[in-house]
Order: sequence, then C-alpha cells, then structure tokens
Amino acid sequence: MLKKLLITRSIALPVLVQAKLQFDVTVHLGGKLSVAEAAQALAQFDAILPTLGDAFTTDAFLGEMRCKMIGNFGVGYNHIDADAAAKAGVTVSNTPDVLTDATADIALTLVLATARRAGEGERLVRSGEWGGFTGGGMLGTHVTGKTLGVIGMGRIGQAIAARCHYGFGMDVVFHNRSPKVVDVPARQLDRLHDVMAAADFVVVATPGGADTTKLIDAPALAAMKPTGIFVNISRGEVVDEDALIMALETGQIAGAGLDVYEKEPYVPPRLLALENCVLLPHLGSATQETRQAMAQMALDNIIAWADGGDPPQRVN
Ligand SMILES: NC(=O)C1=CN([C@@H]2O[C@H](COP(=O)(O)OP(=O)(O)OC[C@H]3O[C@@H](n4cnc5c(N)ncnc54)[C@H](O)[C@@H]3O)[C@@H](O)[C@H]2O)C=CC1
Ligand SMILES: O=CC(=O)O
Repeated sequence: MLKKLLITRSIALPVLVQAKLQFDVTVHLGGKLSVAEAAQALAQFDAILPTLGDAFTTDAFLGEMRCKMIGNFGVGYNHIDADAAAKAGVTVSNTPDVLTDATADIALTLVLATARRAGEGERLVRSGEWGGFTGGGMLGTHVTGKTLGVIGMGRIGQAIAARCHYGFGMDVVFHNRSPKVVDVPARQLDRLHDVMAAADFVVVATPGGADTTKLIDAPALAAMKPTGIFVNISRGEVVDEDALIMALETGQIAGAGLDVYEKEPYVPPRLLALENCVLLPHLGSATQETRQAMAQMALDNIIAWADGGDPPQRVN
C-alpha cells in the first residue's frame, strides 16, 4: 500500500505529478495549518510536506503519531519544533542552498529600492502627479562604495555580501553567532551593535526562532546611523517591529526594506503609512525555478526516507 503524504500548499506541477506516482497524496489548499490541524495531520499521514506558517509546535507533537517524516518546503523551519519532532520519532528536513541566490537577490532589490526611493517613485508615477525631471526631486542615497553590515553570515548572508562587495564595491562587516571564515572579503565584529553602527545598510539574514526573537531591538536600531537603511529578509520575529516603526517614524534611521513581518500576512497600518519603507510580501524564494527546486528537494528527502535511507537535508 502507498504511504500517505500530505502536501499543505500547491507546489510545482511536475513535482506533484512525481509525488502522486509514489505516494497516496492529499493536497491541503486551506491555508496555514493551525496547531490542531497539524496534530491531526501527524496522526493521519505517514509523511508531510509543509511550509512556513504551518504550526508544528511542541503541542502538535503530543498526540497520536502516524507521521515519521516532515519534508519542509523552505530552508527556515522555525514553524516546526524539530526537537519535539525528534522526540516523537519524526525526521525533519529542509531546502537549503537552492533558494540562496533568489533570496540574496530580493535583499539587493530591497537595498536598492529603499536607497533610491523606488517605491515612492513608482507610487508617484502611478498617481499621475509626477511633474517631470527636476534637479533636486526625490533624491535617494548612493549604494556603490558604501558599507554593508550583515547580521547572520550564513549561506544567504554570504551571497548578499558577495553581491554587494563585487557588484557595488561595498565594504562588508558582519556579526554572526559563531566565528565564520568566509570567501567574500569581510570583517567579523563581535558585537552586534558595532555592525549596526558601522553600516550604511544593515541586512538581517539569521534564522527565526526563540534564539533570534527580537535580536534587533530598540537599542540595536538606536546604534544605527541616522542615514542608515535597515533590511530584513530573515523572519519578522527577529526584529522588534514596534521599535522599527518608531525608528522610522522619528527619523532615527533613514529607511527600511522588509520582506517579512512579525505576524505576516498582517502588516501594521503604521508601517503601511511610512513612505521611507519598501514592503514586499515574503518574496525571497519566489522565482519559478527556485520554487520548483525547493519542491523537488522537499520531495526527494521524503522519498529518501520512504526508501529507508537518511534524508540528505535532515535537520534533527
Ligand atoms: N525572505 C525569504 O523568503 C527567505 C528567508 N529565509 C530566512 O533566511 C534564513 C537564513 O537562511 P540560510 O542563510 O540558508 O541559513 P544559514 O543557516 O546558512 O545561515 C544563518 C546564519 O545565521 C547565524 N546566526 C544564527 N543565530 C544568530 C544570532 N543570534 N546572531 C547572529 N547570527 C546568527 C548562523 O550562525 C548562520 O551563519 C532562514 O532560516 C530563513 O528564516 C530563507 C529563505 C527565503
Ligand atoms: O522563507 C522562506 C524559507 O525558505 O525559509
């Protein structure tokens, strides 16, 4: 009998077709799984291919457990308690590397769009209010040659640093939880606040989860230059969103580019009202090529488990 696989969102068709050849597949199209729905899924399916927002919390793993494998669609798995999963006998895998370039590209999109006021400019043109070229209108800030500060110098952080250093001649400083030897010319600084203070552009690329919740708090933001631009492509919870809004409203920092939010898809109205902020709807890995590669990697891990092997991207 085929093993029962739950896929919690739509995925690339060729991967879905392949999954259906090997598993008894159910696709859940009702949005994020609540804790109760996640617990029910764990009780009913042999394997699950979930994604961010699906609440595989500690409590979800306390009940009946048919599931043995969770092949997450996404590199970040802060929505899954991987330790609780291991205790319940559930293997968890993720999808690193295949989304590194796409996510670094979206970080650069945010750096450039915020620095050059592209969001404001686009809104002006669409409003019909644009009066034509002027010598002094809508001036942004130069990106080339400035200093980039990366918080979380992992795969994506390094890809961002490479783009900024080799593409835009930027100096790179970074803060990482542990010492890091990296290929891109860059200086590691021990203190987070030193990176916040040194950089013209700060980009956060850590994982989410308990260890990084509100890592960027009011004092960290206060350490930034008043001309500084803050970019977050990691997880919304890594930043104290109220403190960020305050820093933007008061002009303590010059601008922000955000791909992720504390309670996404909810975005606070005060953030929506800010002109000095470019807001994207969690687009980091959103290219057709990348999303297909992520789906394939998630499925390949589930297949490896089903075949009795060790999933190559196992995280617990
Ligand atoms: N916006 C989007 O669509 C996407 C967002 N992401 C987010 O980016 C994160 C990073 O992905 P990767 O670079 O592949 O992971 P990674 O594991 O290669 O890099 C994370 C880095 O952060 C460092 N780190 C962890 N805790 C830290 C702390 N408290 N302070 C400083 N550094 C810390 C780690 O040592 C590591 O070097 C993912 O976990 C995910 O949350 C990933 C893909 C797409
Ligand atoms: O945010 C997306 C991920 O893959 O993590």
